[in-house]
Amino acid sequence: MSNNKKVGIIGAGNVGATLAFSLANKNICTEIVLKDLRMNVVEAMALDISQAARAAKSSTKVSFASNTEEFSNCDVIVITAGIPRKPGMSRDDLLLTNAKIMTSVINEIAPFNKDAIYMIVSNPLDAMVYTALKATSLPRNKIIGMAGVLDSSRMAHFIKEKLTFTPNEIKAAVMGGHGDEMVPLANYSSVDGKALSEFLTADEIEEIIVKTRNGGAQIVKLLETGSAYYAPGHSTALMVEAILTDSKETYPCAVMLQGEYGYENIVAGVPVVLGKEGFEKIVELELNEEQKAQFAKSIASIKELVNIIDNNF
Ligand SMILES: NC(=O)C1=CN([C@@H]2O[C@H](COP(=O)(O)OP(=O)(O)OC[C@H]3O[C@@H](n4cnc5c(N)ncnc54)[C@H](O)[C@@H]3O)[C@@H](O)[C@H]2O)C=CC1
Ligand SMILES: O=C([O-])CC(=O)C(=O)O
Repeated sequence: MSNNKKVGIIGAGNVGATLAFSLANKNICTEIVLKDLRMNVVEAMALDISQAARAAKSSTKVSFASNTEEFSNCDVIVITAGIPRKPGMSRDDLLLTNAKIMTSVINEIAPFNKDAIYMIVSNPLDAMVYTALKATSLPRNKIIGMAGVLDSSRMAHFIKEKLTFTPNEIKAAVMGGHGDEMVPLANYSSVDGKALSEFLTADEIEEIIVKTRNGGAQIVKLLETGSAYYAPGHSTALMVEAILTDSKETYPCAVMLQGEYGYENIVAGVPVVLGKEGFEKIVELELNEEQKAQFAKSIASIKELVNIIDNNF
């Protein structure tokens, strides 16, 4: 691949390394550079993932940065640096620790990466996107959070558990914050182009919604030491690919709303068109009264976190 596209990943832990592995095997960028506080680990990841790429006949070079100058001129930067939750914690419990990390990493690297699009993964996701925007004052199209793609994949998985259709025939849609109040949209989800209600009872649809909302916590409880990373890493890779290839695909992403859906100055998950400029358009779906109320509840819980950020950063 000689398109001269460079992707930077800060935080080469579980999600960052999985993302690097997924991206490197796609052969869609010239270089991936990893940055982490754990220097031996990041060097090992760069070697191991480079070797995996060669096995996949991908020519993407995977390196690591030992200083900030080496982490420069990236087209896309993904930030996964931060702590994951453990059983018994909510994503919101990570707020102050991860906001401190987010502010310091983005302030450090932004001057070296003036044209980059930033993708935020660290939790609590919507508040971390807000923190990154606040720290940099970059235009809102350049800072995007990953969560809706993951939440929709989980919903598609739970639909697939109940029906024998192929993944290509299942469409799942989730919007709102990446928290307990996320808003799975049954009426924008479908199977073989038909409404879910043609194949599933109302109770079964409700069960899928509850499982989707609880999808992250389910894995945290089983893992005991951290949170999910294969689906998050791969979901992030899809979004990076859409930006690198200027695909103009629509994905649910956490972005700053400025009037869309009736909200101002708050970050939440909504469908957006992704391309080389980051998010290029927000798609405004028609919501029914119940969905509007659920979205309002989700926004209210994000607002509480944002107020804490505004009082501390
Ligand atoms: N948005 C989403 O849907 C998802 C978000 N997450 C979040 O992503 C974050 C990362 O999760 P994991 O990769 O599982 O955690 P992890 O602990 O495996 O990796 C985090 C990495 O960040 C590094 N790090 C911490 N501070 C840093 C700094 N200042 N500079 C460079 N590197 C730094 C650590 O050394 C570690 O390698 C967590 O906050 C987690 O909650 C995880 C899954 C899904
Ligand atoms: O559950 C967590 O803490 C990690 C995450 O956001 C997810 O897997 O959805």
